[in-house]
Amino acid sequence: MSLALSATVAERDVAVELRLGTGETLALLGPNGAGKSTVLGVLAGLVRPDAGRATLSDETLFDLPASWLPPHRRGIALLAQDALLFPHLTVRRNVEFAPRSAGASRAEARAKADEWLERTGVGALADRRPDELSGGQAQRVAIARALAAEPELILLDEPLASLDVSVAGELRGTLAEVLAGRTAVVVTHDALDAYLLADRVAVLGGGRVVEEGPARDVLTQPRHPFTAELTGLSLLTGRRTATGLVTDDGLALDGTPTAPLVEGRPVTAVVRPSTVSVRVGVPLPGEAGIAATVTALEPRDDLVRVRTDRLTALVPAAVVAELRVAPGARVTLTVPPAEVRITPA
Ligand SMILES: Nc1ncnc2c1ncn2[C@@H]1O[C@H](COP(=O)(O)OP(=O)(O)OP(=O)(O)O)[C@@H](O)[C@H]1O
Repeated sequence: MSLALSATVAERDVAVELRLGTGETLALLGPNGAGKSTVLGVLAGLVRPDAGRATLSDETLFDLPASWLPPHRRGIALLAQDALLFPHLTVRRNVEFAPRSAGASRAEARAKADEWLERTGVGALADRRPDELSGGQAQRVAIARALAAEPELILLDEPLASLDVSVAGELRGTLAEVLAGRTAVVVTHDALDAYLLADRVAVLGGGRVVEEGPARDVLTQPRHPFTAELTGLSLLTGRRTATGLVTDDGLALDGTPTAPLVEGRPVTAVVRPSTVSVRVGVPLPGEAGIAATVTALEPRDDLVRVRTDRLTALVPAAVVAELRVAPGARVTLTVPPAEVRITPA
């Protein structure tokens, strides 16, 4: 389902144009107040623009002032930051709700609900009520409910924002699986989400699209300062090994693949700087650390971005002061294998 949107919401100073191909996922990035939620609201039919037009495949969602499809007739599912499950219904009934509303029989709706609960990893929780679920489990159920409606377009508003890091990491993997091949728009503040979930990235600033393109290009060669700030991700390229990857110049790093990848295949490791720790000196014999040389120190509030010829680390300023690292210093970097995401190159 290809999507084309052009909309102006004058009161919020938002004026955007976006396009998305069939089966593609678009990540919408941008600082607070940039207009991301407004764009989702316009697509979902919850915010009426002053002017504009949107089409989803050959369906016109709106063409103002003449036409405006109400939310329930758009074939669009919106997944909010909080799961917003019906509290009085079991998990299974929550998920059955969408196919039932679309006219499916009870048996069909149940089969569909069970299938989606399995795919999102919460099949065993079908008979529980929402208040018996953790935040991550509830969000999985919400994803199952959104997808059981078989939407032509799925909108996700910071789906991982309210979860703690380890739960968010697991759910990110599930989302990557279920969004593959689906037309989706994901609002996120997190470059890693954009990198792992999206085919394309649009960066919003002040209600306008300031940068747009294939995710890899936008994230690795950012042109707008906000994108650069946001995407301080470190990337290493190399070949898949049994436990991680090895770079062309022989650095071996353990990591976690985002999908099964055969050994020897060209891969990229994506590392978030906040997960990298730094110590002065070269690795000790048998130590799994990475030998690196500091190339720059960039203070940011009470943190310092320690750039090296290998990975970038984001560490508290007090730690840098204690380590007394300076450009040219030889350091050892360590990063937990779970934080080294290995993706196809
Ligand atoms: N209900 C509303 N009525 C009027 N103005 C609004 C409303 N909601 C948001 N705005 C304004 O519209 C602009 C865009 O806000 P929006 O919520 O779309 O940004 P966002 O990028 O989603 O931000 P955040 O990351 O903080 O959620 C902001 O100037 C905001 O103050």
